[in-house]
Amino acid sequence: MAMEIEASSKASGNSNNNGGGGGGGGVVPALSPLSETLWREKTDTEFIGDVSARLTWKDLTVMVTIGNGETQNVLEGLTGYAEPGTFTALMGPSGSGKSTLLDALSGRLAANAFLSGTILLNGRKAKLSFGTAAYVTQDDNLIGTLTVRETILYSARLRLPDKMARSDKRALVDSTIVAMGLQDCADTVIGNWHLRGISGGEKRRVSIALEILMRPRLLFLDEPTSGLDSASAFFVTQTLRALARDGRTVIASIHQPSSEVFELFDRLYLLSGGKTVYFGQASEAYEFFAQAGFPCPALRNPSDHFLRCINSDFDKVKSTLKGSMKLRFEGSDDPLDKITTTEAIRTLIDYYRTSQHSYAAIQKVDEISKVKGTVLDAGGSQASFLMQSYTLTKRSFINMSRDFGYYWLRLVIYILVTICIGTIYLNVGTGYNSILARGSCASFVFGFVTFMSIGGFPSFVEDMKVFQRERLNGHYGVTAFVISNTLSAMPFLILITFLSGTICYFMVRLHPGFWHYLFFVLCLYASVTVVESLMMAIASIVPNFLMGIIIGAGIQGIFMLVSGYFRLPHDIPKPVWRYPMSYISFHFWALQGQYQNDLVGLIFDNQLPDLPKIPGEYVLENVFQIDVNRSKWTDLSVIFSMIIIYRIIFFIMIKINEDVTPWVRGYIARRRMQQKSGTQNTTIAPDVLTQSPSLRAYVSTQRRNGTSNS
Ligand SMILES: Nc1ncnc2c1ncn2[C@@H]1O[C@H](COP(=O)(O)OP(=O)(O)OP(=O)(O)O)[C@@H](O)[C@H]1O
Repeated sequence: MAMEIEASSKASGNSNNNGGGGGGGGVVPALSPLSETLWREKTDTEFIGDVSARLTWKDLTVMVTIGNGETQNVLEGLTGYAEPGTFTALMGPSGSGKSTLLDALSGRLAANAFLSGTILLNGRKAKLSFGTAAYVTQDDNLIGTLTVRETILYSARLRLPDKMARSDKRALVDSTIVAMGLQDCADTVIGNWHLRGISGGEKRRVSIALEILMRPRLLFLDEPTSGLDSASAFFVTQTLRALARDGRTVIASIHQPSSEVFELFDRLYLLSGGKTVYFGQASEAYEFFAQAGFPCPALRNPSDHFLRCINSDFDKVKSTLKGSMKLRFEGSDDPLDKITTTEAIRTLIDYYRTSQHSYAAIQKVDEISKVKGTVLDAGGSQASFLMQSYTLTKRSFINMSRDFGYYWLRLVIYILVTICIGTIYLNVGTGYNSILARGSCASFVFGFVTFMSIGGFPSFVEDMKVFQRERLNGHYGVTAFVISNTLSAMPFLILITFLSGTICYFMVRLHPGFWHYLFFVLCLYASVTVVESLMMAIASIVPNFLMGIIIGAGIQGIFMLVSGYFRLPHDIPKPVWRYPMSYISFHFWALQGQYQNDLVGLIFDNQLPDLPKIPGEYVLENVFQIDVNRSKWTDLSVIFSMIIIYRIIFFIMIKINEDVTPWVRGYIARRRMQQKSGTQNTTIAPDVLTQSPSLRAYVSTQRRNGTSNS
């Protein structure tokens, strides 16, 4: 199957004919006309010779620091290469270092990991930072409410150049859908907790489709077949092989392949305990094991046999066996049952080191390294900032409108709760008792009703997961995300707060007049948006929905306490609680504003009919201790500025997580290591690679946190 697909003949015609960039207009070897246009737009580089990705790694060692400066070699002296047109499979038992090797090759090592050795892309030390090569992670972080076609289309709009015609983008998306065999489910939604969607295998293929959209020359995949049934795994692997056949370099870690899947591998890299057990043609591995003294028994799947030979956990299993089970092992003809797996691994590693396969690999690595080719930056985005922000806003708006749990459910609950408030405080009036009733009503609305907005946190955490994946692959920046999230949520928040605010205002009969009404609903809108922004800031620090909700609830509980209702403003203890806490609390500003909005100009009955009436201004100053010299509109603008402040905090926290945290972790790890060894360490941080946040570290944190709410 020819996998390099053109958007349309028009697009290819354009690109091919006027490809008069640096390369002199000729067709670049191994690049289709469409890819060439994309690259030329982006890189502004001279295309010299072949631009396919030839990746080599020599004496690659990765050391990690654990705990108090102890170090551990996760990979040791690995040498290998990956060529265009081939599909290289990394195999090995759990913990053998497959993902670490992928991370090292793609420049995504964790901050506490140090690398030595040489990694060259087309003979050059490539700076593989955000999105240079496409990387498909184990987790499918997709937006559940979008269809397959929409998912890929939005991704295309986020990354393809603005200049490219919409029809061309659409055609490119369609061709990618065909390439990944997703035609049958193209218009089916991905699925989430309440929407039945596509299967696990299809989700995997969508994740891969998103990464091949920009036609990368180099593709890394971390366990693309895990969790799939044998048919889906076969289909995914076959697609990867077809992508490779089209001139791409594909490297994937594969867990436990079936024999059909194994047959699709071109090269096999077998790892055990971070060392090479075998690197060579996948088809020759069978013979290699036989020559090393571990022939594959009849009726055993070769890949199972290889993994059986190099998985030292089998020793632990064997030692737990008793009685007849143990006898059965000892009586068998399999050489593996006679010796421990640890011994087998040692034999295989030694055998490989002196084998023809190892010499051939070293020779080939030297040969490839000498050829200097063009290094193309594969991932990233070529769309303008405006286009990214517009596309993200639209995508996010569609997601919010289709996900019942995002805002619709909240709208229903808000209306129900405000009807309850309305009936309890119905026509509150201006009697003596209504003074306190108005106070408690405002306190409840701006305390509890706004508090309910933390219910949107789980949906937001899901959004964050998609953001992290796209961000790490260089699809767009943090600013575009913050802007889009703010804009897309705005209509929903306006709808919720204006509807429920109106119900409450008219049922309770708060201070009559359009401006009083407007102030009340605007204040409610601003307060709910502050809660959303606060929760966003929390999500950037704690991406776990349960912990996030608990922390958010705790913070709001404290804010409520110092709002000036539960304890009057002048009575709040001054250190800490009054200054600064009450001024940080948005509840405080909301109540200050709303009390003025409601009471100024009203005249209340006194306790006894013959006593003089009480003016609202008197109540404000002497009962609620409100600062009447400050305009209620000033109070409102403070709440609006809090929205901006929290969004800025959110932005800064993401930046800190991306840039500062890995640097600090790396620094601490290095210091500890130096203190432990007492000398300058010989293993150096990579100068060939930029240490960028590890996708795997992110994914595993997500998994550990169990953030999914689906
Ligand atoms: N940044 C790190 N800090 C500490 N230990 C690490 C780090 N990265 C990897 N390791 C350790 O290195 C070993 C290899 O991990 P790696 O995830 O690469 O293995 P794997 O073969 O991909 O395993 P699996 O198939 O289970 O995903 C593991 O024991 C892991 O705990």
